[in-house]
Amino acid sequence: MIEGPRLLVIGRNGQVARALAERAGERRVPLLALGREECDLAAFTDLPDAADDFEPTAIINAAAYTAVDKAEDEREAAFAVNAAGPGKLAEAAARRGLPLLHISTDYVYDGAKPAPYVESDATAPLGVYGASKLAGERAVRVALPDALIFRTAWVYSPFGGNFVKTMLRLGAERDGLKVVDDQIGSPTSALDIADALITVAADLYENDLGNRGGVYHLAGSGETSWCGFARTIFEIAGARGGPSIPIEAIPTSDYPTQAKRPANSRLDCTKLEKAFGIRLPGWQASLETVVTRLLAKG
Ligand SMILES: NC(=O)C1=CN([C@@H]2O[C@H](COP(=O)(O)OP(=O)(O)OC[C@H]3O[C@@H](n4cnc5c(N)ncnc54)[C@H](OP(=O)(O)O)[C@@H]3O)[C@@H](O)[C@H]2O)C=CC1
Ligand SMILES: Cc1cn([C@H]2C[C@H](O)[C@@H](COP(=O)(O)OP(=O)(O)O[C@H]3O[C@@H](C)C(=O)[C@@H](O)[C@H]3O)O2)c(=O)[nH]c1=O
Ligand SMILES: [Mg+2]
Repeated sequence: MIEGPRLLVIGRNGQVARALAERAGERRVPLLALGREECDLAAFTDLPDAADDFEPTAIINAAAYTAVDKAEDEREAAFAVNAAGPGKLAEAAARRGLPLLHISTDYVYDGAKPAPYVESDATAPLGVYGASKLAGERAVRVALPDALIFRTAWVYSPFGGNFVKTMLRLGAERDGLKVVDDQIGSPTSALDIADALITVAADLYENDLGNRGGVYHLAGSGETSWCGFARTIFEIAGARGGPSIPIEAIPTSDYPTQAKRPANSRLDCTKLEKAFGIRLPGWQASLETVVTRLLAKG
């Protein structure tokens, strides 16, 4: 067997799961992804035998209930997948002595801080999705105090559903769009998340975790608003023969949604850089890669 990290991924069709499969393939890192049929987080008791047969060196949880508005009406489902399931998964990892890399969100914060968030800032989720993800962080840490929890934000990719794909679709259908300009954050490519998580798993294979367990921010470098994000998507798309439509900046009050979202989602990622030497690229550079791929797919 080739020496090196071997990744067991919970989730198979989601953005981060598919990005992990692609990047691990390119980096020649063996990876086994478990879909909902083999591993339903909402009814988790233990990992299937296939997971143990694979002999992973680390587990990555890339599955979650991510429908932010729907979660307001489906509190139980959101908590089952995002909180109870990850807690049970962390117990399974602890029984096997395996590191767990778990993904969380900027929506654990209320967004009232007038500066980028650091990991030690107080959490205060505005909605059910954020509350369920925060409960998941806690359940994971109770079962496995050394777990690594990565709070990311505004995830997009060539895969699954995301804001970039929504904008390109609407751009082909409409003459213009209104997008909120008073929610700011850091768009993050799932491909960059995947690369970072694989690098962390490789680090843990080579080196002791030491005192590096805990919560980390993992988001694209730089910041923008959803409106700025949308405008940049269409600048890139337009320059490559794709759709380009004008975006009108609006306040959140003009775009009512079921769940409240944080006005400030900026995440200071210094802690990750110090502990693991990882810093994600500027969000515009990664966005170009993804928009270019999406336009090529048609
Ligand atoms: N998307 C975003 O903007 C952000 C995401 N995050 C976090 O990043 C992580 C990855 O998100 P992302 O890849 O975007 O999510 P996606 O919504 O793209 O994918 C989520 C995956 O979870 C799977 N899933 C849902 N319910 C269950 C279940 N009961 N058992 C097993 N699998 C299940 C889904 O399976 P199926 O395909 O069968 O439905 C899907 O493949 C999550 O932890 C999320 O909370 C954090 C910040 C921003
Ligand atoms: C489609 C659209 C959205 N918006 C606004 C609504 C919202 O405030 C913002 C983004 O829309 P979305 O539906 O993509 O937002 P949302 O699903 O809340 O995205 C979040 O998903 C979860 C899973 C996370 O963890 C977060 O980090 C974040 O990425 O843009 C407009 O203003 N105009 C539009 O035409
Ligand atoms: Mg969404």
